[in-house]
Amino acid sequence: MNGTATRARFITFEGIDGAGKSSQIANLVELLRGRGLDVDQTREPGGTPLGERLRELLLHEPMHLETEALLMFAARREHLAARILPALAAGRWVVCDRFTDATYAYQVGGRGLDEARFEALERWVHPDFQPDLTLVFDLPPEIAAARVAATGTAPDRFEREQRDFFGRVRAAYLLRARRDPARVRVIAADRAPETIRAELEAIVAERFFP
Ligand SMILES: Nc1ncnc2c1ncn2[C@@H]1O[C@H](COP(=O)(O)OP(=O)(O)O)[C@@H](O)[C@H]1O
Ligand SMILES: Cc1cn([C@H]2C[C@H](O)[C@@H](COP(=O)(O)OP(=O)(O)O)O2)c(=O)[nH]c1=O
Repeated sequence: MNGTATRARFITFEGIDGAGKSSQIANLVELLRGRGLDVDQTREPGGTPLGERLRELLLHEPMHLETEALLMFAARREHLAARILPALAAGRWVVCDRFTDATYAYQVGGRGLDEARFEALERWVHPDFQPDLTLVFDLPPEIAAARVAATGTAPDRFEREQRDFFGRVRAAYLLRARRDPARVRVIAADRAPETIRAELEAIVAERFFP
């Protein structure tokens, strides 16, 4: 089937910091564009001018955990309205580095935000909308931490968290995947980049270009 005949899809990447999402996102975008598809690559928090300003605050400014959750969803509301939904409506595929599963994993799992509050925000901001496919990059926190440390860049507010925090974030991602297996695929991220790339391509081909 010709890929351009398929409706535009929303694909998200998730995982703890250092899971290796960035280069695999680039691979997927290249793969989709190679099929002649129009692709918008974006990220959360961020993706819009306002969202990028909120990102700066979220990554560097200490705040209450509910403030953090509200700002994540505020940035997401703007991102959906200004970028994600218009792109999909215009037939552009959207590949996004993190979305609502990250709020579940980091704010609920990592920080202990009340799950009912999370659900209320999710229902408010996108009641009938979820990614078509979510790829969770799964690996032990100690391996991810070593990768982040090796980059030599200054850690942000999240990257400075301890291993037990990332253990909880990882467990929350896996729980979310178990609850919605049709949407969320877990990829073992402690393998060679080429192996991961091949699996990613197989998942996307099977799902969208059978
Ligand atoms: N499969 C892999 N094996 C080993 N190192 C990796 C792998 N994938 C990425 N890395 C390295 O780990 C670091 C973090 O990767 P990155 O893609 O930035 O993670 P993320 O975007 O998930 O935080 C980078 O230095 C990257 O080169
Ligand atoms: C979208 C989102 C991100 N985050 C956190 C996870 C990351 O630590 C951070 C930024 O994500 P990310 O862009 O993956 O960071 P980097 O480019 O440094 O790899 O924001 C949340 O805590 N909740 C959310 O809802």
